[in-house]
Amino acid sequence: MRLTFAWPARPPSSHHHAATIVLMDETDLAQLPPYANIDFKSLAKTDPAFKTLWQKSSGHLDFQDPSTTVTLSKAILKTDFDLSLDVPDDRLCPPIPNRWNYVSWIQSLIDSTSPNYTSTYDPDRLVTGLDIGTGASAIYTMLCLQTRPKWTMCATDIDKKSFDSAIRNLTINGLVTRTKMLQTIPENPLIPFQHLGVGKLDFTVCNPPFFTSLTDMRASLQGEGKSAKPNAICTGAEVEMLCQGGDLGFVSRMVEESLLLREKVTWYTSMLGKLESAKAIITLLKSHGIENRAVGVVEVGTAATKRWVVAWSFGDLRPPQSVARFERIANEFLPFPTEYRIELPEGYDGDAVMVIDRLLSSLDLKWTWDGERMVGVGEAAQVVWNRAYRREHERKKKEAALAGDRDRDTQMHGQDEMKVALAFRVSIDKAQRVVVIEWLKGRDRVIWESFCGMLHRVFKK
Ligand SMILES: C[S@@+](CC[C@H](N)C(=O)[O-])C[C@H]1O[C@@H](n2cnc3c(N)ncnc32)[C@H](O)[C@@H]1O
Repeated sequence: MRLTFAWPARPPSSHHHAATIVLMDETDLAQLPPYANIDFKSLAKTDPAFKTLWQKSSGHLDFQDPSTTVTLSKAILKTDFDLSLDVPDDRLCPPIPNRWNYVSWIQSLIDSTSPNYTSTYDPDRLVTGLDIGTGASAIYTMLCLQTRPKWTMCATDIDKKSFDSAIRNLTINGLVTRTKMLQTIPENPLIPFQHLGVGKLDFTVCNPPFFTSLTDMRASLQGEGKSAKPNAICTGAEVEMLCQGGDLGFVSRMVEESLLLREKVTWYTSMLGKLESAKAIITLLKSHGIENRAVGVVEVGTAATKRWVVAWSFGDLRPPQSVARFERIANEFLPFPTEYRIELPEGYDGDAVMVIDRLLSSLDLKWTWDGERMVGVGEAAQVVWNRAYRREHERKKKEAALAGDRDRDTQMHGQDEMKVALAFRVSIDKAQRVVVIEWLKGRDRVIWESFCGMLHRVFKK
């Protein structure tokens, strides 16, 4: 039922054409692309309840009627994810495309920051997430678990009615055994490690209450300050929609907690209702010196409501630019680029592949090159490409050779326990005449920039 795809970075799966008629296999489900649109006509062909609604509406769905959202969400969940949904009338019924697009973004973030630098989905990787404020639908938990068989989740909520309903949804979908549920209280930490009984988390996912007061909420729902009125009715209860400080207050609390928890969570993420709130969170992160960040946007269709996602990490694995940087926001809010492209100069007739492989093999770093795919990955313990270091390295190599002492290999890459200051990927696109360098790991931006500069100079010559 997907018409087009928002991010061409991920190849469209066969699901693109077959979702509404063929049951998906595991691999398809694990890597569904985000929604760009909803194909109502196709959906009407596969879901009888939605078909009735669609026919009655003569192609103009009435989103002010709560039953429309419920029927649509149930139909999409069933058709695309083989999931059932049952939420009480007085609790939020989540729009699925928007929720899926956030989960899909998290998948890209997790997949692209794997400790073995694979940058693709690894079906064997064990991943644990925390869904903060899971709501009556447990929607994020369900989408994560249903699409990634090796993932497990923790899910919290303070509202008893939502909490019970979340358990019901997980149970009817056979996902409850892969979830640790915790009914919490507002005074507890948002990331309540003590009560969860887990040692580490790979990510958090959160759609916080957006508003500070009923007045604030009503104004926003009536479209104040927006060019168009929101086209869907909101069925949320006050506990779901309101909290002190709204989304900004909620996520600021997450930031404060993360300053103490640090690497106990690899990626802290949350949705934010307004760009202004996202910017305020980024400013807060910057003020604490947290510069391993990512910003995403969640939008479905051009006219629909936009939401922002901010992620941050105290770890040193760097997400690719396609995930980390949503270029349509001002430069000051974007994380530092993790990709550097070297256009081969006009008239360059050298063999870039050979030049790079030879150069990087000569340096004191770990370097593996896949000649067929023209991609290599390297790890360095420090700046090993400046003249002084190279000279010293050459001298030690000669000395070792003279002494004939093979065991006393002075090269860093002979040591297994090397502390990695920089990991990078270099790929060559011969057709486009470009060398692409990606920053995969490391805290020190100066080392990264120095490495890019060194390779750039090689080709400028
Ligand atoms: C906007 S709703 C989101 C529900 C669901 N995740 C979704 O996206 O549809 C926010 C949820 O956060 C819960 N909540 C509010 N404060 C919380 C807290 N301190 N800890 C955990 N959950 C909380 C609310 O009860 C509500 O279910």
